[in-house]
Amino acid sequence: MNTLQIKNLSKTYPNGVKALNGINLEITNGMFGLLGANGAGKSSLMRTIASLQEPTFGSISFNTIDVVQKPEEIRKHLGYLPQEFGVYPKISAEKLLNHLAILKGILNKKERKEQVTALLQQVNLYQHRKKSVYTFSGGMRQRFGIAQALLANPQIIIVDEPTAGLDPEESNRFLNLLSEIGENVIVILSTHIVEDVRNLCPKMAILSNGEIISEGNPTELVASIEGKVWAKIIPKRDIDIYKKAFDVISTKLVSGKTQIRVLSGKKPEEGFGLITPNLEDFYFTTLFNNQSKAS
Ligand SMILES: Nc1ncnc2c1ncn2[C@@H]1O[C@H](COP(=O)(O)OP(=O)(O)OP(=O)(O)O)[C@@H](O)[C@H]1O
Repeated sequence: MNTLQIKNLSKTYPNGVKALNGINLEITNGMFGLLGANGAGKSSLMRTIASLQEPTFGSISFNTIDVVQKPEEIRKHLGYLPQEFGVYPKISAEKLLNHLAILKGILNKKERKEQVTALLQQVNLYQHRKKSVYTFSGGMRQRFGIAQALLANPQIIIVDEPTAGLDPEESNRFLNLLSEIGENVIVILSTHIVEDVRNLCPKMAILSNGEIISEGNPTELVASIEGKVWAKIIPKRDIDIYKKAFDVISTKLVSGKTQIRVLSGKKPEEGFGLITPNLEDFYFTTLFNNQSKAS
């Protein structure tokens, strides 16, 4: 069993932005979902765990390795798929993966060839191996990204917003691949897509303004707001009135009509129906409670 232990982690950038503020987390094998809005600090946390930047304060250990003191040690065990891969050179997918395998330290030619072939097959790109990655679709690029992250059998894999920009089919295929991998290693999936976490992750945390504001098993977290979420279709112009009167956690269009969801221990007023909450309701409830606490 692998264990990643994060203690009191903070990161302030040179321009004064405090991106992480006292993060404590313990993550073991399996898929861990890190949910947060744009700017919450997800990439900052991923990059710090991946030893691409140093924290301002706090510690990270992976099994017995001190990640901050010995970044080269964690890199031997790490697979990382960043949000932006940057520019791809104009060489074939197979050659590029082979090159990345050398950089990862797989120096034996036969072993390297076997791994590159097996990974291209695993991510379903073997038939496209002679094509340049820059000609690939978004989904194919992400699958290539996972192949490179899996080189040298990593024990901890970090994927930062991997499904952004993918169509539903590509996204599905990518996430299935990820869940197959996630059984015997740590996989940290950072995303703002609640659905992805609900479908894949037995453990999750919500990050907001650089702080963990909730953590646990998605099903148990959702159960904690059971019986407290009410929905009503209202005229769009009345949204502000309802926001003043009730704890409105979300507003969305359902078949072209405005539906509000309200957090309440009892029926807020006539016309509200109790609904079975989902992870999105829990996410919005947590953000709502956190904002109310702050203001
Ligand atoms: N290198 C940097 N220098 C200065 N500020 C930064 C840097 N990287 C991120 N930030 C700031 O830190 C905060 C957290 O950003 P971060 O990219 O970690 O969030 P995120 O949750 O990954 O968001 P997104 O999904 O938009 O990438 C933001 O206010 C961002 O502007």
